[in-house]
Amino acid sequence: EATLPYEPTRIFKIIVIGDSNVGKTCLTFRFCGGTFPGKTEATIGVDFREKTVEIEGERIKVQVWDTAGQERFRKSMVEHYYRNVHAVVFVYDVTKMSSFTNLKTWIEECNGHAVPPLVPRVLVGNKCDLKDLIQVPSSLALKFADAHNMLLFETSAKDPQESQNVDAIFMCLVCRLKAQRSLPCRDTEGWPAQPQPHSRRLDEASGKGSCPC
Ligand SMILES: Nc1nc2c(ncn2[C@@H]2O[C@H](COP(=O)(O)OP(=O)(O)OP(=O)(O)O)[C@@H](O)[C@H]2O)c(=O)[nH]1
Ligand SMILES: [Mg+2]
Repeated sequence: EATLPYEPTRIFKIIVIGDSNVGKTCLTFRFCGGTFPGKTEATIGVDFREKTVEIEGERIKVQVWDTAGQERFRKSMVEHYYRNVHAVVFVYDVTKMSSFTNLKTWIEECNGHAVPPLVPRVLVGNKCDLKDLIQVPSSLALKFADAHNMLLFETSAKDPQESQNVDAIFMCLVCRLKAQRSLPCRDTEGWPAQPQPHSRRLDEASGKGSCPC
């Protein structure tokens, strides 16, 4: 199928959700800008970042919604976050157990906004560079991810060596969305009807440049 020169670029809206301070802004910055921001302030409402990626000859605009973790900075925006969302990234901090146990609240909020089951979701444990401070064991996170049918990524927005792993989070979702949406007449039943991938952990050795799904 020939690509027309002026074919519009598709846009996928991906929201990043989780407690304040887990590193949502840093992760989205790493993916869209390629660097770790020196200093961040708590996000108010939402910050938009975007990156155009090319997959199998198609240019896709990934619109990342970096949402606020603090209740007071997000309450007026929540409806906007979930409207027409294509994929959801849930983030916790591997050095803070409460950010992991709160995931169930974030998942409930997402479910409460009627996000269709075909909308892919992934789980991200961030700040893995703080090796001596880890509170959330991988085994526990993996169990949780499995129970919720999500892939698990453990990564660091800070460590440059982990940047491919950060990219893999978003590229994995784009690959899934692209596959889902290229199947005609499957949009309403495609995702749940597909075989569900097993949750697994991506380490530095895997997922290089290719679709990790
Ligand atoms: N060591 C380490 N620190 C990180 C990492 N990611 C983020 N941080 C730090 O964690 C703090 C919070 O990061 P943010 O990205 O602003 O957190 P957030 O989730 O966007 O917070 P809200 O906007 O309030 O919801 C900052 O001091 C970051 O420098 C990481 O991978 N490793
Ligand atoms: Mg933020």
